Amino acid sequence: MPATGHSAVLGTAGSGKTTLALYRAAYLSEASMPHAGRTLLLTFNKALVTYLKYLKPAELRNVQIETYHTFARGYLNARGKMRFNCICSDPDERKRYISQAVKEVESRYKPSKFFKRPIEFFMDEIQWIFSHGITSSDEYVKVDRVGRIGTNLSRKLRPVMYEILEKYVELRNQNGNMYDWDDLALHVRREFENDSSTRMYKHIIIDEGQDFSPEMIRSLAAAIPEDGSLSFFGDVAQQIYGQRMSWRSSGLNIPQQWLFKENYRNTKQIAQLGLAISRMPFFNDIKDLVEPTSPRADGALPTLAKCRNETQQVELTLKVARNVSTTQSVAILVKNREQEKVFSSQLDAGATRLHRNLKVWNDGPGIYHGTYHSAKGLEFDMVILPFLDSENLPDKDHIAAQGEADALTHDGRLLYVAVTRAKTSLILLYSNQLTSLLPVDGNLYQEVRP
Ligand SMILES: Nc1ncnc2c1ncn2[C@@H]1O[C@H](COP(=O)(O)OP(=O)(O)OP(=O)(O)O)[C@@H](O)[C@H]1O
Repeated sequence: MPATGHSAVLGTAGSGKTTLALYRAAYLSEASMPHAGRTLLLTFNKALVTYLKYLKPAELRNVQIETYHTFARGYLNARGKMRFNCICSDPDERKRYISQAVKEVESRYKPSKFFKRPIEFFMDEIQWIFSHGITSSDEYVKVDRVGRIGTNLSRKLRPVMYEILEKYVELRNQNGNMYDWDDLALHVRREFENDSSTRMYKHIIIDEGQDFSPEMIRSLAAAIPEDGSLSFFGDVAQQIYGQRMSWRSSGLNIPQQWLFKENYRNTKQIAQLGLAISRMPFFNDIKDLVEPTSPRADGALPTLAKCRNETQQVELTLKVARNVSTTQSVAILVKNREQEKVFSSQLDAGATRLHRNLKVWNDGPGIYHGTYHSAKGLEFDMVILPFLDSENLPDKDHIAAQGEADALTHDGRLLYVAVTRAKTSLILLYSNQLTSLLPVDGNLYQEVRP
């Protein structure tokens, strides 16, 4: 891969993207090379940063590893544009501002069903507009609004939606919140475009790039010097943040792209289940999906356990995890915090919770627990996924806000991420009816009734 310009690596799960991103950082920052320069390796979630720092050899002094948001805050701060507490980081607070904005704009119009949509709809739409770097009502009216599946917004209503966005920004600013997590990138890009000083990093590498919004990627393209490089590593099947944004709309100039098809992580049987999920109808039409070639390592079929009830699911999960964790790494992964608490309250202090404040990575045997989101980019010998019931997945609140098709696509990818974290063993549990996110093909599982 060239040491200047933009490059992209698209790969399937477990194909070595993170590993190669780290090697690339070593290569680009190597002092004896003509292209050498300070290198920034960015990813989306904090647990992965901790893991990457654990993998990073001490000699890589010229490589900085952090999340996009840490970088964005640091840069705006260096430019005098970041005050204490000026990011609206509390989702409830953001929700309140947006609810108020909807009400205020509604009062200017005749009664309309549009204003009665769930608040999540408005929150998502504002996120989408920011993520695409749209800064005017005209631009928003003209843009091709891809991504929303079930609940389309007509062009006629877009100026009203944009008014809500402007009102939200006004309310937020009045309270001293100049940014939220979604429009931070827009401000970073603008700042870089007006910044003629020498760039801090010559090379930027993005891992888990499918979750970076187009505007984040654009801001990073503006952050490197002309003789620098921007490398994108991603797997579109694992996109779990944002709303099916395409990194391609960030306008990177990619003369050549590399495809990683070899899966080095999962056994053949686990990879087959991952592949079967990615071939389900809700994965249709994903551009840039890289299908894996089957891995060589053989293992057991994933276990599909039909329990009597949730209590049995929890007991079995804990029992297996405790037994296996004496010699292997075991992750218990669930949909949300609430479900996570069911397990964290029963696990001892030796278990590692996967979350944003995880400071140290302890490799080796033990129990890890967290949400699907928190396990992004990580891997474990065994993964246990309880609560795979149809009333839990796809998520009922998501269906209410965004429609069933959208919920299936969203949660289908989450499950794909969770399944592909397992190196050798995978245990799936449910008690009533199995979620429609999993393929029904009996050859993919060994089914048990504990
Ligand atoms: N060329 C290789 N040969 C053998 N093993 C490899 C190779 N590249 C990566 N691996 C191993 O395969 C596993 C998956 O690698 P890695 O985490 O980099 O994949 P990834 O593409 O980032 O996965 P994901 O997107 O699913 O998080 C790791 O255990 C890594 O050490």
